[in-house]
Amino acid sequence: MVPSPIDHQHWGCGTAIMADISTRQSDASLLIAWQLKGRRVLVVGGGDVASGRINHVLVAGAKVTVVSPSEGLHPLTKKHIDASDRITYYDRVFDPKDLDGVDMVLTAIDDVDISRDIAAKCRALHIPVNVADDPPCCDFYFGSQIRQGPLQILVSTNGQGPKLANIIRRKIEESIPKGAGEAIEKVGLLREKLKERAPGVGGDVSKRRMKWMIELCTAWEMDELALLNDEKMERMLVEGWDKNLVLSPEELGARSNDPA
Ligand SMILES: C[C@@]1(CC(=O)O)C2=NC(=C\c3[nH]c(c(CCC(=O)O)c3CC(=O)O)Cc3[nH]c(c(CC(=O)O)c3CCC(=O)O)/C=C3\N/C(=C\2)[C@@H](CCC(=O)O)[C@]3(C)CC(=O)O)/[C@H]1CCC(=O)O
Ligand SMILES: NC(=O)c1ccc[n+]([C@@H]2O[C@H](COP(=O)([O-])OP(=O)(O)OC[C@H]3O[C@@H](n4cnc5c(N)ncnc54)[C@H](O)[C@@H]3O)[C@@H](O)[C@H]2O)c1
Repeated sequence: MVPSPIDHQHWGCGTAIMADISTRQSDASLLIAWQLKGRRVLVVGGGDVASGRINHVLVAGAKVTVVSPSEGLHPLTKKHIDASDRITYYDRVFDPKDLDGVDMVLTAIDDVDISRDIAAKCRALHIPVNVADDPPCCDFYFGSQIRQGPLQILVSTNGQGPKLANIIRRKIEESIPKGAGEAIEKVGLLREKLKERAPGVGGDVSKRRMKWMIELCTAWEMDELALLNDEKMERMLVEGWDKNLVLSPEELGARSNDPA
């Protein structure tokens, strides 16, 4: 058994620090992972920037409407339109009716006045909007992104230095532990299995689940977690969870240099 390196319940510990930061930095952005699955996103424009935006919202499961004259379509935008059944494409300029029933609007057009007019209409309708390169017209900014499986990292300089966001993102990318994306996937699966085995929300069962998961994630290296498979997870639950233990990677044959 791995002794617990964590002797205290530490969630909530940061509250005092966070309150202090929030009073000092009231112009910071709210950092959240917005759930867009099945939501309707309107992209106005079809150039290089629009193609990147389309990619980001498709990855997040959105239903996308692209409005842009075909003569200005970037090859990557065209490729997205041809390849995805979640894109509806209109070969024309923006029309205010395009905003009907939309959950989010992204504009990436080469006309500042029209962009600003679209942003004003979105605000009147309470639709969150991003106007590429026009911070005062943005309800949210894009950032420099890393995706490795379920791992998502977004570097934002809050509009101050987008190229620096790009440079910092590359440095972070180099420092991500080997197998992190896969480790997170495996931990996600194990957490699902654990919730099936010990169901319930809140109360003692939640506390016990959380404590066990924290001990496990702390005791195992990322590349060891990445080696978890169904059989090892089952043993982890039967020989570990059921007996109130966290098995070590050695006990489960999941050291980094062990065969999977
Ligand atoms: C991160 C990234 C994500 C993405 O767009 O996907 C992104 N810009 C990227 C690159 C980039 N953008 C610009 C340069 C040229 C160098 C320079 O000017 O510094 C480069 C570098 C390059 O091209 O290499 C020009 C620029 N961008 C904005 C302005 C307007 C202004 O500052 O007033 C101007 C000046 C226009 C002008 O001078 O006329 C504004 C925004 N750009 C943002 C995001 C939002 C804030 C993000 C943040 O900083 O936290 C925000 C506020 C709104 C938004 O667009 O959402 C992406 C890197 C992705 C990656 O590769 O990793
Ligand atoms: N945030 C960033 O990283 C970043 C980087 C470069 C450029 N930009 C900005 O993003 C904007 C778009 O850049 P781009 O390189 O993709 O431009 P682009 O000129 O390649 O593309 C503009 C697109 O908008 C379409 N368009 C123009 N008017 C329209 C209208 N009324 N309705 C619908 N579609 C319309 C054009 O047909 C074209 O497809 C520019 O304002 C640029 O300054 C942002």
